[in-house]
Amino acid sequence: MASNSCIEIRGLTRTFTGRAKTADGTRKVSVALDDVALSVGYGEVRGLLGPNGAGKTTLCKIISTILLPTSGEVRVCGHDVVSEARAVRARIGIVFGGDRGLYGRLTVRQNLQHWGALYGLRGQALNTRLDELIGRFGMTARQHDRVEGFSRGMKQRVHLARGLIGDPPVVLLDEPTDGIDPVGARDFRTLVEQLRRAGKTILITTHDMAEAEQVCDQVSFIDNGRLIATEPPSALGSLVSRCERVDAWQVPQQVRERISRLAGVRLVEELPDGYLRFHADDQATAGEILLSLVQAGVTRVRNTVPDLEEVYLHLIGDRGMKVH
Ligand SMILES: Nc1ncnc2c1ncn2[C@@H]1O[C@H](COP(=O)(O)OP(=O)(O)OP(=O)(O)O)[C@@H](O)[C@H]1O
Repeated sequence: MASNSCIEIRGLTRTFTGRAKTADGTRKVSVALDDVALSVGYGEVRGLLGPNGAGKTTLCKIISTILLPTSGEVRVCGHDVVSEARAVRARIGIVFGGDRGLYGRLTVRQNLQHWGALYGLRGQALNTRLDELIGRFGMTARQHDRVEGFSRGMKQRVHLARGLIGDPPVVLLDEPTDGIDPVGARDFRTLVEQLRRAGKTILITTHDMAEAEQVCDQVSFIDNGRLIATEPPSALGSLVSRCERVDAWQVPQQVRERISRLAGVRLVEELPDGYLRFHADDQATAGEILLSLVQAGVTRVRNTVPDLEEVYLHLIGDRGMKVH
């Protein structure tokens, strides 16, 4: 498979066979990934967005050689994840969220020493790298504390340091800000920018739409193991063909009722900022709404494009969505 992409995936399927037998004596097979094709360019920050159980973690595990594909082909920097797993591992740093992958009874420094050694770092080179990462993630004062007593945000810093220890060209971030506070989330976005400037290729899995919108060059949507769309965040609005909106300020009640009765008006919503939002089925209806508002003397009107959250809802439905 010749490719100029950093991560190249073709026809990837992964199934899991359950232990329990069904009534006819066969074992239940669940499809976690179903014929997935995905290309991520060198230096790109790609978001992988999907609800719980969509297949995001399974995909990350296959890319990072933790899990074997059932069928299909996955290459990282040109290397096959099955036949050239060592070469792939040397080029990838993986950051999981939560408690996965950390040794609670070891200190921050010991955890990182362990992972650094796995990347082939030894002696002074390892110590220098540890000092650098521990300082960078603000853990100097706590480097000799056991990880098990850490808050979620602190654990996340250890995860990030761990993922970057080998200075890999490819970084996989699986739910990196899950459960961390807004300051931690902001620091995370700064970190992604630094990594981007350093030329890293980054794949971020998340069900947090705001995060994906802010840091990614492109966002791929996955649901039920299938990749359903890939777009830059700015173009996602065009995916939603039936999503015209008109926002208006201080709309008299009778005007609101008249517009609500128009055939193409689907929904009228009160926004937190005091505007009233009219959802129309098409441009012609949006035009009619605008005309009615102007004729009624309502002048504070805005025509907005849907954000990532609405696109996500439109594509996937409201399963597993995290709303801010
Ligand atoms: N080891 C396993 N054995 C059986 N089924 C599994 C296993 N790992 C994952 N699955 C199934 O594969 C599907 C995809 O799971 P996966 O963890 O990849 O989703 P996800 O998008 O990462 O979800 P989440 O956002 O909840 O982490 C789910 O239906 C899950 O139950």
